Amino acid sequence: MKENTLAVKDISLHRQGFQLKRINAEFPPGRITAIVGPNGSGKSTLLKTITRLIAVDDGEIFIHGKPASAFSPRQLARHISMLPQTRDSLPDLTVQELVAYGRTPYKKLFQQRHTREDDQAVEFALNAVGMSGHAERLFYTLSGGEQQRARIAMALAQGTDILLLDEPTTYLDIAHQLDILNMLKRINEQWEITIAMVLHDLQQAAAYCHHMIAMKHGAVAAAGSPRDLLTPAFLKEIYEIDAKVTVIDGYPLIIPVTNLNKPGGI
Ligand SMILES: Nc1ncnc2c1ncn2[C@@H]1O[C@H](COP(=O)(O)OP(=O)(O)OP(=O)(O)O)[C@@H](O)[C@H]1O
Repeated sequence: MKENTLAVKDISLHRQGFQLKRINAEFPPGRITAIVGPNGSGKSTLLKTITRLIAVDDGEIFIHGKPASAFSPRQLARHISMLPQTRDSLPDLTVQELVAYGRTPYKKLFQQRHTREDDQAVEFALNAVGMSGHAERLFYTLSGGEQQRARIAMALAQGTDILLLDEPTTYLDIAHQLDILNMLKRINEQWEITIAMVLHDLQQAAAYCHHMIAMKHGAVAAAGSPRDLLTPAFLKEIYEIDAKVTVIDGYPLIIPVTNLNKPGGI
C-alpha cells in the first residue's frame, strides 16, 4: 500500500452564510473516491480547498503526510491536478496547446519554449486519452466527449499523483459518460494515480469507485465502500428520497419511490 497520498483533517470554513464543517476525509492512495451529495452540499468547495483555490479557516490538508500549506503553489501543482466544472470554449487553441498548459508548473519564469520533457509529457497524455490523432484540431471543434478527453489529457500532462475532477461526466450522453469513466479507471489502474471525483450518478459511483464520501449541508455525512453505503436509509438521510435498492450482478440499482419533500411524486 502506498503512503497516505491525500487526507483532509478537521477543515472548516465560513463564507457568506456557507460553511464547511470540520471535514475529515481520507482518500485511499492509488484508488478512486467518489464525492457525492445533494446540490449545494459543498462538494466543489471541498475540492477547491484541497487545491487551495479557497483558503480554509481551520484544519489542514495533508499531501503525502505533509501539510499542503508547506508547499508553494508550484510544488502543489506538481502533486495535484484538478479539472473544474467550467466548460470554457477556448477559441483559437489547439488540443496540443491546451494539453501543454498542463506543463505550467514545470516552467521557469518567462520560459516560453517547451523542453523535451514537456513534449514527451504532452505526447504521453494525448496517447493515454486516445487523442493523438486530434492534436492539431482546434479545441472548440471537438465534440463534448472529445473535449473532456482533451481536458483530462491536460491534467495528465501535469504529471501529478493526485487527480481531482468536478463532475467529469456532466453534459455527456450515457455512452460517453461510460467512455470517460472507463478511461479514468484505466488511468488509475495503470499509473496508480489517486483520483477523487464529484459524481451525481450513485450507480456509476458504485461501479467505478472504491471509496465514497457523502456530503450534506457542508459536512461529511457518510464515508465507506459505495456498494455498502447505498441503502434506502442512506438515500433517505442524504437525499431525502424514499427509494428501493436492489442488487443486480453485485451492483446496486436505485429505484426512486418518493421525494420526501414532495409527497406524491418524485
Ligand atoms: N465563494 C462563495 N461565496 C458564497 N457562497 C458560496 C461560494 N462558493 C460556494 N458557495 C455556496 O456554497 C454552497 C456549496 O457550493 P458547492 O459548489 O461547493 O456545492 P456542490 O455540492 O458542489 O453543488 P453542486 O452539486 O450543485 O455543484 C452553495 O450554496 C454555494 O452557493
